[in-house]
Amino acid sequence: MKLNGLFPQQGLIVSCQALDHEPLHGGDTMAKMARAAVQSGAIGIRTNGAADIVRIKKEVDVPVIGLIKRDIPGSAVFITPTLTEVQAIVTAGADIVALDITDREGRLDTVKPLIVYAHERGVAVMADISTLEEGLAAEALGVDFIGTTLSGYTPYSVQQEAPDFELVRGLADRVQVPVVAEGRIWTPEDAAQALDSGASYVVVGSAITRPQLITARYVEALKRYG
Ligand SMILES: CC(=O)N[C@H](C=O)[C@@H](O)[C@H](O)[C@H](O)COP(=O)(O)O
Repeated sequence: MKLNGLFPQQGLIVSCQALDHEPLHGGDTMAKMARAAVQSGAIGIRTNGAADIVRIKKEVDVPVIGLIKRDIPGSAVFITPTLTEVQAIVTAGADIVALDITDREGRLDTVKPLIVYAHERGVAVMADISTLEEGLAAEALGVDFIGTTLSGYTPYSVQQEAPDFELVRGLADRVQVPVVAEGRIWTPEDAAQALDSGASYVVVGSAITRPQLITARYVEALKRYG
């Protein structure tokens, strides 16, 4: 099994994110989510924004994967798009920087300095990719983790409601760095299947930390009774 010293065992990483339009945004809500997750056995936390990275680092004693989502007009890349966000994530104290390493807008040719910046400061890098080819390119660029985060979120990747276990399997067969299964993992059984498919770690977000999406699934299931 491929492991990274930051996470010496396989396990669950909980994504605690609430963007500014989401009901749980702000204050110490995500830090409390993180505390609850770690209390029950999460081995790591993934979070968005410098403020939540700082709060969560104070709140829990597990590695934190930090990202900053930013919309840049005319660009589809939104997870840690530029060096400015990498700098802010490193300054906030994240252990791992997560960033988009997709084959869009010439990114595969321009992202290397972002990786180097993090590494020079002792911070690991997680590549958020959407296809096997992007995963192979990310490994060649020297990242420490490869996550399936963006499968289904680029127009050319597999579009499905289920997690992309096939991508997990393909990556696990081909790359030497740990594979992180992430995206649309809604049940404990999905999470176990992700590890069975060869992932070293599994990130679960919405199913644990976005009550508005959890509620919507229940409401949808009960619709015919309304
Ligand atoms: C595509 C995108 O923007 N993904 C973001 C990446 O950090 C988050 O909004 C997701 O919640 C995270 O990837 C976890 O996935 P899920 O919430 O499906 O368990």
